[in-house]
Order: sequence, then C-alpha cells, then structure tokens
Amino acid sequence: MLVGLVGTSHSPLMGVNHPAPEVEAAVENEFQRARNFIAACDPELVVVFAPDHYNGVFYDMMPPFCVGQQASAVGDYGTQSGPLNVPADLSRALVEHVLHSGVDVAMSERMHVDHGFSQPLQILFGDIAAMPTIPVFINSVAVPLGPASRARQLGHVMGSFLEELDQRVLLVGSGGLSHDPPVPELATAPPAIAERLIAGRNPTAEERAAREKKVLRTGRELAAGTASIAPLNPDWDADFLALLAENRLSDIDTWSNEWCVDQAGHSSHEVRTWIAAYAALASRGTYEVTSSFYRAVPEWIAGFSVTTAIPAR
Ligand SMILES: O=C(O)/C=C/c1cccc(O)c1O
Ligand SMILES: [Fe+2]
Repeated sequence: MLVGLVGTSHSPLMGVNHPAPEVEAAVENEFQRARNFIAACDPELVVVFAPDHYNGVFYDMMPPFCVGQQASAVGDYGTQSGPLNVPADLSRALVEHVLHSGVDVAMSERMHVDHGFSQPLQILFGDIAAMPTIPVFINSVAVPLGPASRARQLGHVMGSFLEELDQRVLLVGSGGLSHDPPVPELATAPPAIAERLIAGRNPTAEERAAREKKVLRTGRELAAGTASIAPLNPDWDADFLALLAENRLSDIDTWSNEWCVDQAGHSSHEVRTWIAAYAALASRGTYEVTSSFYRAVPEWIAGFSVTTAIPAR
C-alpha cells in the first residue's frame, strides 16, 4: 500500500560549499520535516527513483531504467559506500510486473549506485541500509534519452504493483531541479574522458578526487557569478512544483528534451525521478502535496527542493 512520497534534490556539494547560514538552516529544517513525515508514514519498504552520474552506470551498457535486486553504493563525494538492503525477490516480482505492463526495464543483481541514491537514503533514514529499499535507476544524463513521459509510464505501472502490496510503501524521487553541473558529454569529450563515460568504473582515488574538486569549484564559481555553466532557473522550478501540486503530471507529455536543457540545464532531466515517483503515487488516483520547499542554491549547483505528498483519501 502506498503511504507517502518524498521528492528531494541531491547535491554532493552540500556540506562542502556553504551558502548563507539561513539557507543551510532552512534546508536542514526541511529535511527534518521530511524525516518527521516519514516517521508518520512508518514505511516498511522504500522505493527510490534516482539517477547515476557515470559512477555506477556507463555507456558500455546504458539502460533507460534499471531495477536493482542487489545494489551497492560506490561512496563518491564521501557518501556512504557498501550494500543497500534490497528485498531481492520483491524486486524481481516488481520487474516482472513492469515488463508485463508494457514498460521495458533492465534488472541488475549487482547494481552500483552513487550519491543520487546514497545521499537521500543517508539524510532521510540515517544509513543506506536502514530500510528495505528497491533502487530504480532512471537515466537522466547519458543522451539520447527517451521522452520524459516514459518515466511517467514507468511510475504508473510500478505504482499499480506497489499499491497492492500488504506493506506500507514510501516513494522517494531524488534529483533536480534545474541545474547544469559540469558533466561531460560523450559527443564532445576528449578520448580519455569519453572512455570514462563508456567504462569508467573503479577510477583511482586521484581521478575521483580531481573530478569532484572540479565540480566543487564550479559551484563556488556559480555562486560568484563567474561560472561557464547555465544558471539555475527558479521560474522553471516553480512551474514544475506547481504542476506537481496541481496533479498535472500529464503536462510533461508535451515536454521535449531540448526544451528542458534550454530552460533548466543538462541535468534537469533528473526531475524524471520525481515524475516517476509522483506517477506511482498517482496510480491509485490523485495525491496531495503536503509540503513544498524551494531555494535556488548556486553553491550546490541545484534548484533545491524538498516535497512530501500523500495519496488523496
Ligand atoms: O559529480 C557529478 O557528476 C554531479 C554532481 C552534482 C552536482 C550538483 C547537483 C547534482 O544533482 C549533482 O549530481
Ligand atoms: Fe545529480
């Protein structure tokens, strides 16, 4: 039975780059609100929809979606590494339901995930293995991507399965909103970087540190107004949060991928994780957004939002 949803941005720059103390305090206050919401939902199972950033999934095999039956976190940006607590048989049953419902998903008995999954699990539950968790990877960065409406279809068919479980199920969407972190693109990357996008698992500590240092520096530059990446787009973010609050998920069926990038940056596709989570919640009818927080945080390269929602009773 679906009992609730948390949509949350992630940013590995949190805790390293520091926006104004008021902003950090407001975000932490919102995380506490989300933790209180989760306690009230008292979930027995968590389904997390999240992207990867060429840390666990690469172009040597890049599925649009992948459901993990066993998963471990790589520990990038100092996030927790190690196994998630995946109920493998239930995850396999979910995959079978989705495949027979008309949406093709990949499956993985050895899924590798990064901060997109581990950061929200640590923040919301204290540990990446605290809760039985089914990880659902949604490709949000490695083009070409299908339409965002496919994420809505995925969420809808997953919701119809999860609603029938005799467990209390919490949905988590991780990513977004508008942002354009300096993630290389295969089409324009020099050979060594292209190879990392294709098969770059197990980088050396030095390689990982150099990559992360560049992203952290870019966040400081964005806050200083000297960055070369696209700015955050609070207006686009506000429109997306209004679409969610007004139960207008079908509006995303008219979105084009190019429009998302032009308006909200290359990584705005991460909102597909929210779209899938909300579509799952909406699979039993309408829902109610019970809290919706937003701050544009350039230091974290994120139009940063946290929302909670419950099924409309
Ligand atoms: O290191 C990366 O590839 C991306 C980091 C990042 C930065 C800001 C917001 C995000 O959602 C990120 O994944
Ligand atoms: Fe991300």
